[in-house]
Amino acid sequence: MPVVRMLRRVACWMLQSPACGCRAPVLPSRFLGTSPRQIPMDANFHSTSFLEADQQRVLITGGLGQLGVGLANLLRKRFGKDNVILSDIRKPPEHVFLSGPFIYSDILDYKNLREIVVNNRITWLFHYSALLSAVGEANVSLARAVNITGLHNVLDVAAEHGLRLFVPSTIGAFGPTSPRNPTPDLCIQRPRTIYGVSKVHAELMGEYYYYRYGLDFRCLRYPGIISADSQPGGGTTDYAVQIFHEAVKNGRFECNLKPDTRLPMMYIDDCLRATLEVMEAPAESLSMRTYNINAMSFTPAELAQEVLKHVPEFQVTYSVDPVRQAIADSWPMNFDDSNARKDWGWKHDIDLPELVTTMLNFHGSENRVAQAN
Ligand SMILES: NC(=O)C1=CN([C@@H]2O[C@H](COP(=O)(O)OP(=O)(O)OC[C@H]3O[C@@H](n4cnc5c(N)ncnc54)[C@H](O)[C@@H]3O)[C@@H](O)[C@H]2O)C=CC1
Ligand SMILES: CC(=O)[C@H](N)C(=O)O
Repeated sequence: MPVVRMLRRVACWMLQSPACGCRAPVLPSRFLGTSPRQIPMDANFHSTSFLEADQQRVLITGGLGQLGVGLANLLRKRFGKDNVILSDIRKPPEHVFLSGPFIYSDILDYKNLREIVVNNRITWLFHYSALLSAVGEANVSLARAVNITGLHNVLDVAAEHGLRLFVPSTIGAFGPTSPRNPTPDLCIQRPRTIYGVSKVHAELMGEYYYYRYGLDFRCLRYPGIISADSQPGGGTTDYAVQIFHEAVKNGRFECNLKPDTRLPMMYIDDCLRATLEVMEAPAESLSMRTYNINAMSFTPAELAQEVLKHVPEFQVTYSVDPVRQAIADSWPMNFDDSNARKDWGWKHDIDLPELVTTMLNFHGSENRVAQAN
């Protein structure tokens, strides 16, 4: 076919696709390279039997942070302990090391990543490595490398080996010019942190690889995640985890955001369940490849008020961190996740009152054990 005619046809296909619709790759596969680094896609992926295809082999990158160990626990219940490999560049604590396969993986090392995927016959990859919003501002060049170059490596490996790839995005992918109350899936995204910029880049690159190479890319924009048995990694929403620990241990908490700073939040169990649900959703149910998910929205003052119902002597003071405050003031206050609810049946379980009782019960019993020892 003459080049001009072929280009005209390609342009037509691209224009036909709806702005957010992602039902099928836009370009017919005969026009496409098999992978961005021109390495043939893993042939075995196409010839796996039904049983094998159902038995996923999972890799989690950046798995020793706030969310990765919980995700591994959930996925190991679903796919079996030995089929879920946690990886990170840090040394795992003993209980994590003993709980299932762990491997060193630096996502900046492309060959190492490829070796792990090949040697372990990985089929699903959850890419959790990142520098979060506050630490990212403190170390922009590292955040740029980990969050952007690392993502490129992961996308290429996933495309080459036919993996299903999950990359989390965040409320931080929006900025001061986005509608903030509520923030829909599709709107202006001009974040002003390196973290946010890298996450918008991840959303767009993942969707581009979906259209261009047929990569099965799935992405959820998480709100601030609150967990009891893991520490946050240097974000703007960290206060909502630390407050519980301090309430039980000291009866007081110094908050680094203003009392009226409203942000979307979610309990970790809901977040991880959503992650597994979107990965298991039939492709035809996904009208988009990047979805907002939400559970609740509150301010530090509202959270403190709820804690006070259980810890009557609890005192909160405010010492505002200008970097975190500026970030929070540019982020969504309420998150519109109606598309996730409509397309693949997303539904959160935990609202603010249950969140507070769950967190206080965990820290209360942990404290009692510590005092008894
Ligand atoms: N925790 C939250 O509230 C939210 C998290 N997310 C996203 O979820 C994902 C997981 O978040 P968290 O567990 O909270 O993050 P975290 O900051 O607690 O953990 C990130 C992990 O990445 C690892 N890492 C850093 N450089 C690496 C490298 N070169 N190679 C491999 N690993 C490396 C770190 O050692 C760390 O264990 C991130 O992508 C984050 O952006 C999104 C929204 C909210
Ligand atoms: C909401 C996030 O992405 C993270 N917790 C952060 O505050 O940076």
